[in-house]
Amino acid sequence: MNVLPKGVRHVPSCLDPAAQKALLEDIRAVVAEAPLFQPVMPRTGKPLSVRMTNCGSLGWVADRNGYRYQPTHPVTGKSWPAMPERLFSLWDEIAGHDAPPEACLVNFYDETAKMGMHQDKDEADFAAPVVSISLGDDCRFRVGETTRGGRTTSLRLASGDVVVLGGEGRLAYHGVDRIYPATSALLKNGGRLNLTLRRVTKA
Ligand SMILES: O=C(O)CCC(=O)C(=O)O
Ligand SMILES: [Fe+2]
Repeated sequence: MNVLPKGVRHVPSCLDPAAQKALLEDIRAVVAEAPLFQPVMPRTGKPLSVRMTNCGSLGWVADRNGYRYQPTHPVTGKSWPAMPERLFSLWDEIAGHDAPPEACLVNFYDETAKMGMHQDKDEADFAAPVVSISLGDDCRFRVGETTRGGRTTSLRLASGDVVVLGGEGRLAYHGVDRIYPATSALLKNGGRLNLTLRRVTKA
């Protein structure tokens, strides 16, 4: 059994298959309105390997000018689609935090995509946890301490799993080492979706 850093919680099979399907339908509608875009590293312009979009009042974007939250899609210029009700409900069940999430970042990983170790720290309020939901293919998720280069633990996340980074774990370094292709039939063409619910402003 892996020992997770303090404040990091893994809830396996938090969403049953029917709930995963329903959530996927919600996310399909989000993507239809707010297409996945290609984020790039600030300054270098190097593309990240994931593609992303958002729903909620604010969305996280990465472009040559930096990382930030903004109310509109960087390509269409339109407001992000509303956050689906079932994500507010999930937050209420899991987060243990009164104020509702403002942003849901949707990351899509194809079988070659990964995400380097980082902290989620573009939010003004670290009192609220980050709630992360996995749909589709399994991945190897790595989580460490709140300083770079500390001890890390890896865990395999499957479709329907939820990870919460809260309290002392709110600023834990984390990343996605790899996707395990064809481990889920939820997404017709394979790959993995990750949804991260975040409170951005101070309540
Ligand atoms: O895909 C994941 O499980 C993590 C995503 C993540 O860390 C992020 O978007 O900040
Ligand atoms: Fe993150």
